[in-house]
Amino acid sequence: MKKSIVRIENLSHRYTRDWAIRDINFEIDEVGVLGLLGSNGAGKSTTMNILCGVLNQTEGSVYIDGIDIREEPEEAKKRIGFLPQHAPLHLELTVEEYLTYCAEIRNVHKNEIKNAVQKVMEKCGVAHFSNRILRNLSGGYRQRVGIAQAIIHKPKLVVLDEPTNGLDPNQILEVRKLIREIAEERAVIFSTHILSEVQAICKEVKMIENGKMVFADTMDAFNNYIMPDSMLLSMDNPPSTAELTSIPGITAVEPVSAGSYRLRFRASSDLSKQLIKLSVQNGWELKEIMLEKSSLDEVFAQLSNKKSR
Ligand SMILES: Nc1ncnc2c1ncn2[C@@H]1O[C@H](COP(=O)(O)OP(=O)(O)OP(=O)(O)O)[C@@H](O)[C@H]1O
Repeated sequence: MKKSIVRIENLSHRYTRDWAIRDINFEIDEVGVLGLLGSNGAGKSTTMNILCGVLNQTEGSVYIDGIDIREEPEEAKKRIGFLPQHAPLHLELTVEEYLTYCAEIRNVHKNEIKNAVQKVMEKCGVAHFSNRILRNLSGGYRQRVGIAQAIIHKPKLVVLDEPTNGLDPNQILEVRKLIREIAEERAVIFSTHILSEVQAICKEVKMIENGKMVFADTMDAFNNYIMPDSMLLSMDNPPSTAELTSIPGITAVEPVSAGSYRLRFRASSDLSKQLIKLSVQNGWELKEIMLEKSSLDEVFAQLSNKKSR
């Protein structure tokens, strides 16, 4: 049976009157990347800050490696590395100085600090910048240093709050690769409001909307959820609506304009090939087939109206 490094039970928090998160429950496996997806203001940072012991929850419990973070915060925090949304970098220090400082405050043994800093700089691809002042690093490299400080004490759990925010496309790819590597030997949870981000990195996804968990399953299940279930079909010599409706797999046919229809179909059916064949056989003179995917906004909206699984 898989072991969990994090268990969150009935977690709720309110800053003022309204609930920022409400009744969140989940567990995280010991190894691998979990994506926490949600639009702006959904409650991702609130959840992560509580998970890392930075914020005290209003209700509910968080266990890290079986330890209640509220009852034994020091013990629990030893097992966590955290990169908050705004990385806590000391911009006047060099990369090496900063990571040495982080190793000290994370209680890395005095004799091991030099080695730990060197290793983490290599792992995060910043060793060649060891003497560079943080202020003079690009956003992508600063973020690597932010990730380095989160893993310097070899935590079992690494929490990254929107780690690719504000990076350019190349930097994003590099940081994603780094996250995948880090997750080979520990649990990583990272938040984002960008769907492609979780699709690129994660096997598991949890989605929060309006402070509630609206989806918790594998990435494959999520992808199935957003699979196209409609297509636009344009023909010069179209058949009747009744003929289209009678094709197995098609659930509805809506005329869009002359010769164009929107076909709704069951997600499992492979309809395109079949329609091309039928068009040739029956002389429909097919001009265009276009699959329509739900936009992420639609998925958010659909899931927001669903209850947590
Ligand atoms: N310090 C605070 N005081 C009052 N309300 C807050 C505070 N921090 C967050 N909130 C509110 O709590 C809700 C959840 O915010 P949170 O920052 O957790 O969302 P998020 O998913 O991380 O969004 P983003 O991606 O924009 O950071 C929002 O309605 C937000 O306005």
